[in-house]
Amino acid sequence: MPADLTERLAALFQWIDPGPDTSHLVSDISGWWRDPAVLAELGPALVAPYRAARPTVVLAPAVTGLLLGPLAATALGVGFVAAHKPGDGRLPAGPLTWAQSPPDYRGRRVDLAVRDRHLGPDDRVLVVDDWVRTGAQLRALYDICAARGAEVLGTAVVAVDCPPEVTADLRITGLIDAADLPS
Ligand SMILES: O=P(O)(O)OC[C@H]1O[C@H](OP(=O)(O)OP(=O)(O)O)[C@H](O)[C@@H]1O
Repeated sequence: MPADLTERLAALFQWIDPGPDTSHLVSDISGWWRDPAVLAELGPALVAPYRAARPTVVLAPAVTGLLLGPLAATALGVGFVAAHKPGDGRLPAGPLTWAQSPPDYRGRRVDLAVRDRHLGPDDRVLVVDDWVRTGAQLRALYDICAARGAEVLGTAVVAVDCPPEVTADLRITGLIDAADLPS
């Protein structure tokens, strides 16, 4: 992890109290996008561990992945594929491959879908996301890649917040350990 970038990610992160109707704080990562130097460095930093493996495509889930994925893809000079969630009202038309996640960090089984024409057996896939807690949504993406015959090289996230066995199992790399974010 680049030490300077890691320090700035921590400095720009906040926990927000959403108000009296909610009992828990929510993470606010919007400072990462607002800082021009961090925004410019995120893509190259995310993909650095995977360059040698020559990914052919970056795959990332809605919603935050739709921001980070293209940053990573641009850094690699490859294309980007979105994984859609029907719950967001943006279900694409055309042939799709679906997978449902195990319960994620909110206990949700999330349905994810990828356009068939954008992922195939010749692809070496780098998955990108902002945060990993249980790895549930990543597992659904890996299932979609397997169904399409595509090879998953691993996942690059900004914040790693999952057990080490999940990190190892899903081949996850990160830019900051969530334990190093301000509490
Ligand atoms: O490790 P997991 O338990 O699977 O949780 C991590 C996922 O949850 C969050 O997405 P969310 O569905 O909240 O969507 P968002 O990008 O709109 O925040 C986050 O962006 C990851 O995609």
